[in-house]
Amino acid sequence: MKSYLNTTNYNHNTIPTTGVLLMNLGTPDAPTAPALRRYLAEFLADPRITELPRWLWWFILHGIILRTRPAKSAKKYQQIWTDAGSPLLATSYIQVDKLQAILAEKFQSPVVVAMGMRYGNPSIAAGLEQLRQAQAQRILCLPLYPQYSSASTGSTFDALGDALKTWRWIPDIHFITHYHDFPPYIHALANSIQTHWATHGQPDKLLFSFHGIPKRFFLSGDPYHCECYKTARLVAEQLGLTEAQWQVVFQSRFGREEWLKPYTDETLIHLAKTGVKRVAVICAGFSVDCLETLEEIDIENRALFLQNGGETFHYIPALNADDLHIQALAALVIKYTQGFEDKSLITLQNEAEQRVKLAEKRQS
Ligand SMILES: C=CC1=C(C)c2cc3[nH]c(cc4nc(cc5[nH]c(cc1n2)c(C)c5CCC(=O)O)C(CCC(=O)O)=C4C)c(C)c3C=C
Ligand SMILES: [Fe+2]
Ligand SMILES: [Fe+2]
Repeated sequence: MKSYLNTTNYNHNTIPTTGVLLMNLGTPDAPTAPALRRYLAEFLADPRITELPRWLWWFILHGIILRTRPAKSAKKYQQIWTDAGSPLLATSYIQVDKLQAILAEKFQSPVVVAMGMRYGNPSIAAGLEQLRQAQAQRILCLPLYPQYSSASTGSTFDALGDALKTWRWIPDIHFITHYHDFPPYIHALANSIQTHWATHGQPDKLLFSFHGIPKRFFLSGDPYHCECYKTARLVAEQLGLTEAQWQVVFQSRFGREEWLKPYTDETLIHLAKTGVKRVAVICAGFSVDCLETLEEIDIENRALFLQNGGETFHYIPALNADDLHIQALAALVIKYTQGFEDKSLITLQNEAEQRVKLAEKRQS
């Protein structure tokens, strides 16, 4: 017999609680080969990430990739690991706390913010469970991917659906698929760049580096490429940059097939070799700093630029838990929770009262 997660203690007379579930990619539990093997096995088994026939991919993943990659990746993670653990996770918790504080001030009714990671811990199911325990009957799901991709946002939706399959009472759910052009987000990015330049000076070229996806996904209709360009263009416009002063590039490719181009590493080498001396890189698609920004961009790609003739390389940090970023996320939450209605709950409450009255009538 199938059993579901029940809500037996629900009090109809309480003011409805709004749950906000922040979601991100996830990270290994430790910077070690065994932890990386567990994490990568879950991550790379996701059909949204690799679309090869399952049997073929299973042999490649378990027969080749998981034998070599965990140890190599663990070494990279060791370079960015902090006392608070993985930067991605540690910063995500700060985002949760700060967003909770702002929303508690702005909401008239109770609001609870939780975090769930697509791969690893805490899982999306664990984040949802926290909200279920808080009796949140309306949940806003916010994947922290400003630009939609099937591989990131789409996959997060799958995990959400899988977790909710086990619930008896499905709450009101809103899911934000993207916020790549949301003005407060664009403003936070532009402000972060300006603040950085006020201290470190303006570069010859600003690179907007986004995580890549296979070109095949783009040709199949994934809107990611277009949304990355729109984010970059809006920020560049706000900064008043000319076309020659900025460029969009794509990083973090995986495997042998072609990914979105131009590639970040190749572009940096080309720029250095053609006389561009000062560059700054911002990874506007990453809500928090992680392996792909701190190691790949700020360590590996910095070295490539400097080794090939470049003179100054600046990595502009992700928005992380900056005040303007959290304010932008709060504005998003407020925008998308306006549609929640109390009606269904009020109806239930009235219904319960009606049933009591009916029972009393029958007895008399
Ligand atoms: C086929 C492989 C991959 C696709 C497609 C992909 C898309 C994608 N990823 C992010 C965000 C992040 N990816 C991160 C790490 C990471 N990504 C891949 C592969 C694909 N990503 C791998 C194998 C890894 C693990 C690290 C490694 O072994 O190299 C991270 C960092 C996580 C951390 O712990 O710091 C993020 C964030 C997006 C947004 C995206 C599609 C748009
Ligand atoms: Fe990735
Ligand atoms: Fe990488």
